[in-house]
Amino acid sequence: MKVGYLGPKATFTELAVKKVFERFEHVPYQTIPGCMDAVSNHDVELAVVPLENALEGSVNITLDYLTQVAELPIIGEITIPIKQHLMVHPQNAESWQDAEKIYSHSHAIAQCHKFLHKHFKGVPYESVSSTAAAAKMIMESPEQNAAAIANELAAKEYGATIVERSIHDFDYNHTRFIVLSEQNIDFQVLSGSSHYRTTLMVTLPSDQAGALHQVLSAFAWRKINLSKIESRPMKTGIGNYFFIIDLEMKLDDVLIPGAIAEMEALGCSVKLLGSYPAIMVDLD
Ligand SMILES: O=C(O)C(=O)C[C@]1(C(=O)O)C=C[C@@H](O)C=C1
Repeated sequence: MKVGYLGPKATFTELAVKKVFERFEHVPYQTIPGCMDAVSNHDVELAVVPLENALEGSVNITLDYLTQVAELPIIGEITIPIKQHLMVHPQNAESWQDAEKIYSHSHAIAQCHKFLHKHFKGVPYESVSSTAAAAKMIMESPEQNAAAIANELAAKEYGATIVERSIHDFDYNHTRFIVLSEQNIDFQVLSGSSHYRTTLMVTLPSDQAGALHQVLSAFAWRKINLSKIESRPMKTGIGNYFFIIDLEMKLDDVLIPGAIAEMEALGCSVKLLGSYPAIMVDLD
């Protein structure tokens, strides 16, 4: 079985893939939409993409491409700890404090803002497609004294020297990845997790006073625990938003279908994005 992931080799996404899909073939894609297209085009059976970071919040491209273009079912979730390190070409190891540019994924840069402000005030940073792509880039141009923010595996894979470890601003730094597939693959068997989450996409009727309150009531009185609610623009006009709602339970026959029916009766449109086992793994 082939698993697509945000590449190149040694991204955090690959770390998550290696933990859970060790036995399968891993196929890197340069972008998150590229990973999802690979599932839709049947080039891979599964794809793993980042969804949410504890410090920086949602990965918007994942949410938007999933809800508005790819429409693939979420079949699982993997959460891993994230440790960001600063690395340079070995040739620049002595002069890393004079780095003239910092490269990384936008989420990784955001996770290290305090560090960058303290040590590299005024130094420009540039976001690239992934942390591993940044590590690879600085190794290809040693003449530019540039640094990358990436993980330990990327330093090893591309031969960079880590000059500062754990530069993320808060200790609790975890990222949630989702597993997407159109096939009937049992992620519960693969992951061994019995903790389930259900994700819904809810679009409210336009201009209806109290609509969001009524939606939340449909969950509240059924005592369905929500772990996340987030709005994203529908991209049809200012003020037009839909909601992504995570429920801390498995899709059942009564409570969630009841809540969905109630929301639909209120004029909402509701789409089930997935009801899936969620696993938290350690990397050590
Ligand atoms: O660039 C990587 O290594 C990724 O796997 C992407 C990504 C993200 O999109 O949030 C994954 C985990 C970290 O939060 C930083 C970057």
